Parts: sequence; C-alpha cells; structure tokens
Amino acid sequence: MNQPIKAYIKQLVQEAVEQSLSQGKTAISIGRKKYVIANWKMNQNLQETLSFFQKIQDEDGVEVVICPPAPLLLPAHTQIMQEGKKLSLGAQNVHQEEKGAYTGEIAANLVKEFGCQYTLIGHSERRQYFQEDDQTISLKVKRALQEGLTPVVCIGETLEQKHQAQTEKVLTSQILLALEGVNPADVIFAYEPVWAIGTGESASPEEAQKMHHYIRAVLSHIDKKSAEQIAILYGGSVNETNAKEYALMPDIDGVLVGGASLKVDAFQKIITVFAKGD
Ligand SMILES: O=C(CO)COP(=O)(O)O
Repeated sequence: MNQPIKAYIKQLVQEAVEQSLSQGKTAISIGRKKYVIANWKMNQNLQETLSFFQKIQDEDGVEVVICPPAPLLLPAHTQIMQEGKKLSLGAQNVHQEEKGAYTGEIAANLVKEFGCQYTLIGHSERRQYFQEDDQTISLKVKRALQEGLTPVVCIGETLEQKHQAQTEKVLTSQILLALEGVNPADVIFAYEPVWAIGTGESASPEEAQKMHHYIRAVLSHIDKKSAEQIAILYGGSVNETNAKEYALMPDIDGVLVGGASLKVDAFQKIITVFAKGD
C-alpha cells in the first residue's frame, strides 16, 4: 500500500475512533432495513434445500436472504416461486469478470438470471482459501453492482490482528478498498471477525456494537448520509439463543448466519427475533 493511502487510513482511524468514543451511541439507529442472511457455505443437498424452502416462513419487517451453493440456486428459486414466499436469494461469490475463460468460476449475470438479488463478496473463507485480496474484492463489488446485485461485503479481523490491536486499521482499509469508485449506499457490510466464524466463540453483543459503530463512523467520513442508511450485519457463531442480544444493539442491522442457518427451526427463530425488533 502506498504512503498517502497509509497516512489517510491512519488519519481516518484516529478520527473515527474519536467520533465513535465521543458519540457513544449512533444518533440514527432506527428506520434501517433489517436483514437475516443465511450462508450455507458448501452444505445442503437438493432434497434438503427443497425441504428447507417448504418449511421456512417469511416474516414482515425483515429481509430474509438465503445463500445456497451455486448449483442449488435455480431449484431454490423455483421452490420459492412455487411457495409464493417473500424470501430472497444470494450467491456466495461471483467472479469479477463479466464472462470468459475462467474455468469453474461463477458469472454475476448468471446468478442474477437464476433469481439472486444479492451476493456475498470477500467472505473470510474466500480471502483465506482462495487468496482473494482487497483489490479483487473491489472489482467483484463493481461487477455485482453492474449486474444489478447488491453486494454484501464481508470484513473482519483475524485473531492475530485482534491481538495486535490492528482491528480498526484492518477494517478501515477493507472498507475503503471495497468502496473505491462505488456509491456506499448501494452496499451492505457484514462484520465477521474471523476468530468468531464457526468456532462457537462469538463477539459479545457489546463488542460487536462497538465495531459496528466504528464501521459506521468510517463510512460517515466517506458519505455521512449513506452511513446512516447502510445496513451493517454481524456474523460469527450467531444462533437462535444469542440472536436477540445482537438485535438489541443500535448499529447491528441484522445477522449473517452460517451453521445455525442449516436448521430450519433455529433459523426461523433468528428471523422472528429480527422481525419483531427489540
Ligand atoms: O461465516 C459465517 C457466515 O458467513 C458465520 O458462520 P457461523 O455462523 O457458522 O459461525
């Protein structure tokens, strides 16, 4: 990273920390749309998917998005249409190019055609196992928007970065690079501390709120109005028992759920928590 960007990030971190500390609470915490998003990762087969969509119920006041593995998008879409439910679909990843010789990759326009309105971008598992860096993620965000998909950009620090007190710096850099050349209002962010994913060790609601507030403070440096509107979701070991505590936090606008989204009953309870509000 070049020096001017580094200096800019440092200045942003300082200002955002000060703003975050001085306000304590975000002024505008109501009126934002709520989201409950399921990330099935590489789980569920066709039969399990059809059965899930038969059983799961939409609820007013919350946008429910399911992100199944790519080959299950079309059957899921068909099932949702048949059931007439208000459920949305998201891809777990899309490629940054429109089309071409990229064996095994997934085109954004194709998932859109298969009924997706959303796509996850930059999940930590993509960053870790598929070497996705912030530059690639930035291109993917642009591609998703070009194809009419809403990107759900995943950001978060590793355990090592947390221990080195790097969290704010990491998040700031991830946010700035993801939003390069993009209208922030078109994006959803998911704060997923890497150390909390699939470990059963979730960030406490207070800890998550603090980071969400920080993320919103960084966003307000880019565009104050958008920052008040952007949904910031928490992800990392969310389940039907702890969801309520996150829902009570003013800067947490929903959750991105892995393991607990595979079980209809658990996931339905999480939807209800966010539909009812606090
Ligand atoms: O990675 C996640 C969602 O994208 C979180 O996974 P878990 O809910 O299984 O921790």
